[in-house]
Amino acid sequence: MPESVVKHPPIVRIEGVGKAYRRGKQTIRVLEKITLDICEGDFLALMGPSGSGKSTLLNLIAGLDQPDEGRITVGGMEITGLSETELARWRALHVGFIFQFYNLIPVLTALENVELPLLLTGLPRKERREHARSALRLVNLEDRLDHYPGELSGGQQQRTAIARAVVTDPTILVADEPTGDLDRASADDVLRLMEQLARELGKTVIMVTHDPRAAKRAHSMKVLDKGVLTDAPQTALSECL
Ligand SMILES: Nc1ncnc2c1ncn2[C@@H]1O[C@H](COP(=O)(O)OP(=O)(O)OP(=O)(O)O)[C@@H](O)[C@H]1O
Repeated sequence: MPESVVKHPPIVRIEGVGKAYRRGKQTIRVLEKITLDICEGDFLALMGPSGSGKSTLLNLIAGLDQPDEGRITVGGMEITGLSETELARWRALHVGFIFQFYNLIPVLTALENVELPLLLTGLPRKERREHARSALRLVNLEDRLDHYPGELSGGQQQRTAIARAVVTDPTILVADEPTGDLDRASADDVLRLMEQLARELGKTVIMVTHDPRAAKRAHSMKVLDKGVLTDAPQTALSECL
């Protein structure tokens, strides 16, 4: 590698992360010493059989849950060990969520749904509206601002949800089965959009998916099997360019 190439620290660093769930006397180990770096601007697909721990890992990266062991650092900030309140504040600033079933609020228009995360930022209303409008323009929905979710197709609802996820300019975007409820054409639109967010705008997108077509669109892929990453060395940390 030429010396002039600058190496950046990874945007997400997962070191020796383990997680178990306890149900009565039973302990179910879900993640085993996961070590993984995710580079800024990557579009990563996390695949693996049902129950392999994909959503659990995604939720840990997104600060929705805490590991039992190991460390997770996102954008240079270690999130393991933060209190519930600190995590909630961190998530609002740094994580954009994209869910399988969109999770839009039915009584709010597309514009109001996208504006919602900005209410926590203290931006004046006019600027909030402008940001929400440009996020909807980014997902090609500028002609649907005043539509309610029930008046949008599944693909349009997911694109609205993507606009809501990017409107705060978060450090990472996390998507759990974002195409799981869409027909093939709408799924392709949504995947193209996420790929474009990574390639053109440098967003880091981490996507859990069962769909090989979705994974093919991503720029890199990791596979979990029974809580173990199978296609990456568990110890070697990669370098991000
Ligand atoms: N809150 C919980 N309490 C107890 N067990 C849980 C909890 N959440 C997940 N599990 C268990 O952890 C394991 C991994 O679940 P997880 O949802 O991470 O898998 P997944 O790979 O995302 O599966 P799928 O593809 O089916 O969504 C499963 O065996 C599940 O039953």
